Amino acid sequence: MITWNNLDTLEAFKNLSKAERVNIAEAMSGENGAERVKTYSTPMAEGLAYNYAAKQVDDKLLEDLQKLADEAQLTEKFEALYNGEVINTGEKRMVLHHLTRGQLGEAVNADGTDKRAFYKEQQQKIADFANKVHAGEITNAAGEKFTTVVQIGIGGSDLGPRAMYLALENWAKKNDTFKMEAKFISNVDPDDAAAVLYGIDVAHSIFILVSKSGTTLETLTNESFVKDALKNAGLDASKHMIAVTSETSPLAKSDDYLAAFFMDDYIGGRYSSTSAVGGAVLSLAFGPEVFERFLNGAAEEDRLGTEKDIRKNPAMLDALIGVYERNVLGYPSTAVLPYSQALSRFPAHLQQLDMESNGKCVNRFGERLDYVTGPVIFGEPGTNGQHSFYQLLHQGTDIIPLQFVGFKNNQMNTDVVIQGSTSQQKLCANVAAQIVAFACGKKDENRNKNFEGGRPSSIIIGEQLNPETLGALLSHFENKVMFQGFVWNVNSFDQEGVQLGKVLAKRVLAHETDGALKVLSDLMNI
Ligand SMILES: O=P(O)(O)OC[C@H]1O[C@H](O)[C@H](O)[C@@H](O)[C@@H]1O
Repeated sequence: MITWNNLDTLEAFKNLSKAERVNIAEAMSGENGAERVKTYSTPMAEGLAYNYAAKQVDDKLLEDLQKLADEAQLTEKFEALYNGEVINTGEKRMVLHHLTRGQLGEAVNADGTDKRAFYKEQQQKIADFANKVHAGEITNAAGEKFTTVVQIGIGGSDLGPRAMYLALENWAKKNDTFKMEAKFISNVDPDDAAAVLYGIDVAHSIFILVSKSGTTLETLTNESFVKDALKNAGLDASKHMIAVTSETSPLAKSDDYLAAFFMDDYIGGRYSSTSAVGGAVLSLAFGPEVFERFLNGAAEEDRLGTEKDIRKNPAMLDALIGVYERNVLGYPSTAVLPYSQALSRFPAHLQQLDMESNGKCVNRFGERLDYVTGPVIFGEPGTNGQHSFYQLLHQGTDIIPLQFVGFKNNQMNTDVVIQGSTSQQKLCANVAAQIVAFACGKKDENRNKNFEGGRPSSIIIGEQLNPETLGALLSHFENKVMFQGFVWNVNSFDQEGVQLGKVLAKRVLAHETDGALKVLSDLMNI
């Protein structure tokens, strides 16, 4: 029997608040530190590992976190979710993104079909379509092959797929699976669409219109923008466009598209990278086999999410440490710092995933919460971030927990030895150095040069960023956010907070404004 309780009513949380604080600077120094780095590590899927040695935890605190996980019924709630319970209470929907990559529990039936079979069917249809495009069986009107794919979408219909594409682009080139270049148009700023259209050969481009709802203003505007460009080039837009949407959306039955592929209301936009939303662009860009490998990595990581023991469940452990940092230690934000250029847009994707899911001040029953929930997420790839905002991370007045991601090997296998070390070694040396610098600090008489240390971090380490490890990484964060939502007792699967701005913008465009909105509209020349 599952009960949904606020965090501050749980006995385990009250105990956690009383727990003695761990001094990371001490814990990470000398032999103790060496031992912690070896033991405070939990295997993830696909050879990844979640290392939390530099977090403010010890064995006693881990026991307390386990009690919190048990009392909050985290694995039971996950089980209810993947078995098809209506977890998204705000929108009265099931939450089924895990089914796009595997079957963790019972069959889930809805809309007269088995949902795992439905997602597989869509994946297969996309695979068949992509194979035909690659083989030149589906071509432009002149019978020539498409060379470029352009995704038109915003929010979850852009950020995840774009981050995943960039993560695998160079890997695919190196491994001879690169099929088509992908571009993305998201912003309603006309310069976004114009710049993409300017840089491509439209006659050999296929456009994927991605919108779950089929009603998003930015996406529909950009669709018209692209159709105009195709028309101006003397091309038939319907021969250059496919759609990814839900079967109930206005786009689903349109003749304007060469083909349509479907997801459904049980997959939130920010959780849709493993559905047709990510599947179409990634299968066209890299081939369906690469997309399948990405799904397998996510499925393997999902299975670890069912473990009750937090030391065997990296997403749950990461989630609980995050809750401790937020609700007991009072840290306001979290930086995501991938030491991998290919993950350049991964922090932007996690921003939506985390902040749109858990940026809530009412619980799943609509009651005001008396504790803080989701942190502010930001990040940049290292080492670039080091030369930018790390000053504040090292010596600022706020303590900001850090989530590093690093790989032992690069993707391109191209490297140079400069001053006795390769660039990859320099990259890896920097992430190791940062973890210790943040944790241990450095005493200096000159206060300006003093590093207090005590700044917590964790790192996910892997051999190489490839389709499987990327899938595992994505699943880790999706499940972390889900577990935190369970602990905070919020509904992580709706996003009412984005509606008000949309309504007011419509009013501005219809010139139905007064007061401050009217003056602002005039100032912006609308
Ligand atoms: O895929 P769509 O229905 O076009 O939605 C695109 C995005 O817009 C909305 O405003 C939400 O904030 C996002 O969660 C969603 O991913």
